[in-house]
Amino acid sequence: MNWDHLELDQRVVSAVRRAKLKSVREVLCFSGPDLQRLTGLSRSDVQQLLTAAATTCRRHPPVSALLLYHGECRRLESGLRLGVGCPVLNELLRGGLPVGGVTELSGESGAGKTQLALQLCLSVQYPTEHKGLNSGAVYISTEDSFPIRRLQQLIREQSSLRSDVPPSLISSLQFSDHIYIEHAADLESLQVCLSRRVPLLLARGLVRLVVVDSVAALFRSEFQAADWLERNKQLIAFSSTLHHLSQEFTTPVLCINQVIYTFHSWITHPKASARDSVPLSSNVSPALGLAWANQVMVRLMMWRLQETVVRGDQSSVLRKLEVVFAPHLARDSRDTAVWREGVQGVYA
Ligand SMILES: Nc1ncnc2c1ncn2[C@@H]1O[C@H](COP(=O)(O)OP(=O)(O)OP(=O)(O)O)[C@@H](O)[C@H]1O
Repeated sequence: MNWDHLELDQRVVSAVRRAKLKSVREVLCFSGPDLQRLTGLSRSDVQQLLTAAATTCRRHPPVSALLLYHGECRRLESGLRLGVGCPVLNELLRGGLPVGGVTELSGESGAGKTQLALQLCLSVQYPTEHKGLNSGAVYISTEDSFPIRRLQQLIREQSSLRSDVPPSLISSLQFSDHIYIEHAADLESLQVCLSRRVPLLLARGLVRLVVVDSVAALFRSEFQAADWLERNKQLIAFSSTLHHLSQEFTTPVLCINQVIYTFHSWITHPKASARDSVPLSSNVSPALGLAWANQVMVRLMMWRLQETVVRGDQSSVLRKLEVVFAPHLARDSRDTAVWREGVQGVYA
């Protein structure tokens, strides 16, 4: 679909071309004021542009939207899921992560996102009757070193976590041989990894789960605030690569994201310095904004709560795993805890 499909003044079309906006769909990724800045058009011209773009997209749904509403929905209904390794959390997710689409898991530091991602790298290796996908996982680490010791501990503890699986099956699985660890310290190496090595692993059937831990790290570190346009373009290119991989290989993709805090109001004693101010209330939301959120099919969040739960000789900070949005799930949550053997829902 190009600009000729839009009923617009030639002047507006020329301004859009000068701004190097490549597709009608891309227009809808920007707010009105952003488009005004980009194109130099007036508010009413931009309004006209946005209305025309939205009308055209409704008449000619893009391939990804068609896939979402037909391909992905069919897959969602077909029920093929990757279980997370816990019945309580599987029930929350109606079986687990969908196999066609990008799932985002966001939350504050220490919430347990990496723990759940590691658990999925093991759970994918079980046969489908045990809610796995009978294959391995590729774990792309963009920030910290890969938590290999914790992974080994989770492997040792599998028989405690997966009491639903015969112990003989658990001991026959060579979990660590089927986890491919990739490090991508910058966007260029991430792109190389996603366009060359990951498709190869998927095509050979060696993996059926892609984890990116984390998306926010690279996009935050490589772009200054003024580079928002370039950042959004790269974000959309990155998420479309993930979508294609997920669709082509019927593979769940899990992206870990951080959160940002917005403080609404501050209390400051008249004689205190600015550093002594304390936030009165704060809002937590996933990093990377709308440009990224629009590309995600399922958004999950993990929260750290104030309480502690005890089980046998172990204690854990109580957490909550929440479904923020998903086409097939209601907004809901379950209390969870991180134990030696992994992440599990906590029965009320
Ligand atoms: N062996 C273990 N036994 C029990 N709990 C553990 C174990 N290892 C880690 N944890 C729990 O998991 C928490 C760390 O979780 P995780 O690394 O998944 O955080 P995260 O959400 O990925 O944070 P970040 O964004 O900083 O990477 C620890 O604070 C601890 O509570």
